[in-house]
Amino acid sequence: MNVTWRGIAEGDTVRPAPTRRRLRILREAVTHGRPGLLRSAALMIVLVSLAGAATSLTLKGMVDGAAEGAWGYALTSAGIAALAAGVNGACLRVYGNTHDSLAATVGARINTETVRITGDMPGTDHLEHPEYADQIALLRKGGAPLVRAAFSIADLVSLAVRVLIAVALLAWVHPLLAVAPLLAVPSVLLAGRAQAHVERAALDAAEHVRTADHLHSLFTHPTAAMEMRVFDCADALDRRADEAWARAARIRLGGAVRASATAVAGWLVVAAGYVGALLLVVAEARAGRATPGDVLLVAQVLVQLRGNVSALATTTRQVSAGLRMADRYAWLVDRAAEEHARYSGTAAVPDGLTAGIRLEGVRFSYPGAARPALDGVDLVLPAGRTVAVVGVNGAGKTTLVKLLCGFHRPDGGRITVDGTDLADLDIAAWRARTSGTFQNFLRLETSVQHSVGAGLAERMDDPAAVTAALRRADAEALLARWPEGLETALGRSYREGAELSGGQWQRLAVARAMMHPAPLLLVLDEPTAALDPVAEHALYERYVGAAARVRENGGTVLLVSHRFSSVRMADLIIVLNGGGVEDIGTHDELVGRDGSYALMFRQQAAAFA
Ligand SMILES: Nc1ncnc2c1ncn2[C@@H]1O[C@H](COP(=O)(O)OP(=O)(O)OP(=O)(O)O)[C@@H](O)[C@H]1O
Repeated sequence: MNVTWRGIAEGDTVRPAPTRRRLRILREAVTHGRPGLLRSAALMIVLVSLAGAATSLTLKGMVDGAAEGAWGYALTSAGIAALAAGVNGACLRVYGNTHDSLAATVGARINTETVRITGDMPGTDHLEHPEYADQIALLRKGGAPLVRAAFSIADLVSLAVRVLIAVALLAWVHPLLAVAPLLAVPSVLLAGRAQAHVERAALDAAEHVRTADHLHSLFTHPTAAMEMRVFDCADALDRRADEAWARAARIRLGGAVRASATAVAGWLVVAAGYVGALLLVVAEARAGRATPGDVLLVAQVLVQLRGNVSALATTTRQVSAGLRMADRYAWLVDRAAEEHARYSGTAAVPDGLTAGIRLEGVRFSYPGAARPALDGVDLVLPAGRTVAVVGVNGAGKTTLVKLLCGFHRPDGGRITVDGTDLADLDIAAWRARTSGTFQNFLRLETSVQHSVGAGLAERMDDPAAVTAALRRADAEALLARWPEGLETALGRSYREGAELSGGQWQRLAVARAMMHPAPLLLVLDEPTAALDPVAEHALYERYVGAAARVRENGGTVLLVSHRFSSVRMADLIIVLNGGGVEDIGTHDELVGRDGSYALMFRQQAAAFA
């Protein structure tokens, strides 16, 4: 199957799903909430239709009764009209409450579902796409439009009943009046078109909204607050955020203007029909062929009809917005299925490695990037060794790590694990045998027990396993500071949460990586970048020592670092440059060759001397 995330960057975005699928998504989303609520809403809206028709008829009876002096008839009609109006109001209230309650339930569920589908995808390609981020942001708020659409479909049925009753009443007064409702058709068709303009504009504006949101969020972020004050750049950033908002607002206004122009065209046709029908009934009354009650009836039915047509336009717009949300959901489900298909390998992962991990002509580009991040990489990570990867910023070190973990698939070439293509391995089984800490490590704000224990789900609640992992990461001393020990809550999410320094968070991240008893690949991507250099060398030795279990099993410990004093202890050092392998060897071999490694090593050694 093709790599479709790349397609998205080229404009392959949400397309209309087949009608049956759209309706199924809509039904499942809404009825999953509370099916009884939807049924009661449908009943309410039918009662509203009947009460509306009863009001029109009884008002005619009241006027005609009064004109003819039949006061009993007129009063009875007035009483029934008041009762019908009461029923109408009460049913509308119940209907509104039902809608709001369902929207809240379904909204929460769609949000959870969207996040879950996204999180379950084995790779991370999708997270590199702004287009994906835009669609997901819309989908997470998709519950309300889906519920509105479902209610609107029920409304459409009730509106159809109301329009039929109106047609019958109008035809009763004069057959020609029966065609008046037809003039509403263009308005309904154009309402769907108007909604499409609004949605297109929302999507086009999404990037600017994201920029503005990001910049404004910095104003309340404690880390950003420091730099913003030091650089006194708050005003400049605020201006940029305002410009982004203004651009988004201009795009949305353009969409609203186009939508309004489209809707007004439809309404002009409706207005012409309304005026024509009124002129006709007045002419009939003047000729003595219609009563004053008939004039009132037609005027009132036309007003109701106009309301119904307006409701029809709104309803159509809401149905089309809901169906587009269903399309978006279908798109996400399909993309997730494709993503799972790309990771459908079933080959077993060996218990231990003998040959190691080999890269053959591996090429990889990020979406939209001008040049590959890795290009024609050939190398072997021998079984049971510690391998270090060095290189200048942007050389491709982290990208190499991501490919080895299977977050992305190579665009060309292949990675083999003891001879089996990584793409053919069962990805869940491979993940179960990989562990690591990454450059942008996770600050998991929960208890220490769970923040560290998350490194191995089956031992997450095991205090002994977490304590051992903390020891391997040299993070045990942290525990002594917290009276509640492993139960200490971490981070600002908690009122009493312990706040940690960057280095302390990083030690916990390393401890999380050390939870795994025997990974085949242990990645330590700049595991000491946030730690003090004095402690660093000793820590490296400790981490690598703690990973002895990995090497015994034929696994590879992969260190990514800019610190050459630490790197030198690795069995093998890979020097990356510009996405390719520049050199490979032991520390002594590389220094002996006097290439860029030797130069970087000497420069750093002199700086720390
Ligand atoms: N998500 C991304 N989208 C687009 N390009 C990216 C992305 N991540 C990295 N790149 C680009 O890929 C190249 C390699 O990046 P990578 O992060 O692998 O380098 P690195 O050697 O780990 O750098 P550093 O030492 O700064 O961490 C760089 O040119 C970078 O700009």
